[in-house]
Amino acid sequence: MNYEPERERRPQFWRLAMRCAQIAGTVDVIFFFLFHALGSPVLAWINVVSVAMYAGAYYALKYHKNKIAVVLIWAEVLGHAGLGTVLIGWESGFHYYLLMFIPAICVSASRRWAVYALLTLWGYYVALDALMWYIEPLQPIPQTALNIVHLFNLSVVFAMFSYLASYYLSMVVSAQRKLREMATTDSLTGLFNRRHMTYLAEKEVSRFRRSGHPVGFLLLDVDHFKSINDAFGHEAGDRVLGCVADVIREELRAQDLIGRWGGEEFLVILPDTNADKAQASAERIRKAFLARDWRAVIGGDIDVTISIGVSELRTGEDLSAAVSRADEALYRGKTGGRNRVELETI
Ligand SMILES: Nc1nc2c(ncn2[C@@H]2O[C@H](COP(=O)(O)OP(=O)(O)OP(=O)(O)O)[C@@H](O)[C@H]2O)c(=O)[nH]1
Repeated sequence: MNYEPERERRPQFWRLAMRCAQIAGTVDVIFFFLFHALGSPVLAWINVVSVAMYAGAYYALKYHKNKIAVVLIWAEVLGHAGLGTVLIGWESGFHYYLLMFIPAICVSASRRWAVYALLTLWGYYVALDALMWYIEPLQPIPQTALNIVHLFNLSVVFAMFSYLASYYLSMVVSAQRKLREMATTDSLTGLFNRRHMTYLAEKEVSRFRRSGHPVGFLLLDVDHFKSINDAFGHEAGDRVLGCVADVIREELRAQDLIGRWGGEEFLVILPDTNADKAQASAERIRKAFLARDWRAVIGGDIDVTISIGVSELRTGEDLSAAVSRADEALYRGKTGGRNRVELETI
C-alpha cells in the first residue's frame, strides 16, 4: 500500500492516526468494564487484546513504522467488528466501526489502492451482514444489554466521524490558506507579488470608473542596488529588499496596496489619493529611507536611497497607461541624480 513514504507526504494524516489509536484504545478500555458489567467476560477480554493492538499501533506510528501500525489497526477493527457481530449479533452495532475506514482509506492510499481497499471493506461488511442472516449470535446477551452496547457504539462512531470531519475540514482550510498566500505573496518581502498586484490594481481601476474617486500610483526603485549586491553579497541585498518593504509599509496607510513589481522595483496603489497627496506620501517614504540605519541591515558602510515616480489614474485610461507614466517619472528621477520623487508630466 506504499505506506512508508506517506508519513513524509501526509504528516497530518499520521498524526491524526495516532490520535485515533489513542481514542480507540480508550474506548476499548471502557468496553472492558462495560462488558464485565453486562456479564460477558469473553467480550471484555477481547478488549484487552484490542487495547494492546492500539497501543502497539500508537508506538509504531510514533517510531515511523507506519506499515505495522496500519496492519494492527486494520486487524483490530476488522477482527473486533467481526467478533463482536458474530458473538452478540448485528444489532450490537460493532459493524459501524468498519465505516470509519472509508474516509481514512480515501485520504491515505493512492487512488488504485483505495479502490482495492474499499472493495475489500465493502465485501467484508456485506459478508458479515449476510452471515448474520443465517446464524444466531454465538454468545447472546440480554436485549437491554444489547441496546446499551448498540447505543454506545453508535455514539462513539458519531463522535469519531464528527471529529474526523472537522479535522479534515481544518486541514483543507489551512491548505487553501497556504496556497492562496503562496499565489499572492512575494516570499522575500511578504508583499503582494506582481500578478496579485495587477489583479488588485485592475479592481481599483474599475472602482475609479464607477465612483470617480482618485487613485494614485507610486513606482519605486532602489538606487544602485546592483552595487549593494556586488559589494555585500546577494544575501545582504535580500535583507535590504526585506527592509525596503518594511519602510514602505510603515509610511503608508492600511488601505494602501504595496507589491513587489520586479527585482528591486515596487508598485504602490493609493486609493482615494490624487497626484499631490501621492507625491507627499512618496516624499515621506524617500525621507524614511534616509533616516533608516542601513548599516545595521547590511553590515557595512553604505546608505540606501530610493527613486520614486508618481502618477494618478486618468479618466478613460487603463492600468498600464498610469503605470507607464509613473515609470517615465521614475526614469527622470534616476537620470536627474536619484534619491528623488518625480511627478508625472501633463
Ligand atoms: N539580492 C537580490 N538582488 C536582486 C533581486 N532581484 C534583482 N536583483 C538585482 O538587482 C539589481 C538591479 O540592477 P540594475 O537594474 O542595474 O539597477 P540598479 O543597480 O539599482 O541601478 P539604478 O536602478 O539605475 O539605480 C541586479 O543586479 C539584480 O541582480 C533579488 O531578489 N535579490
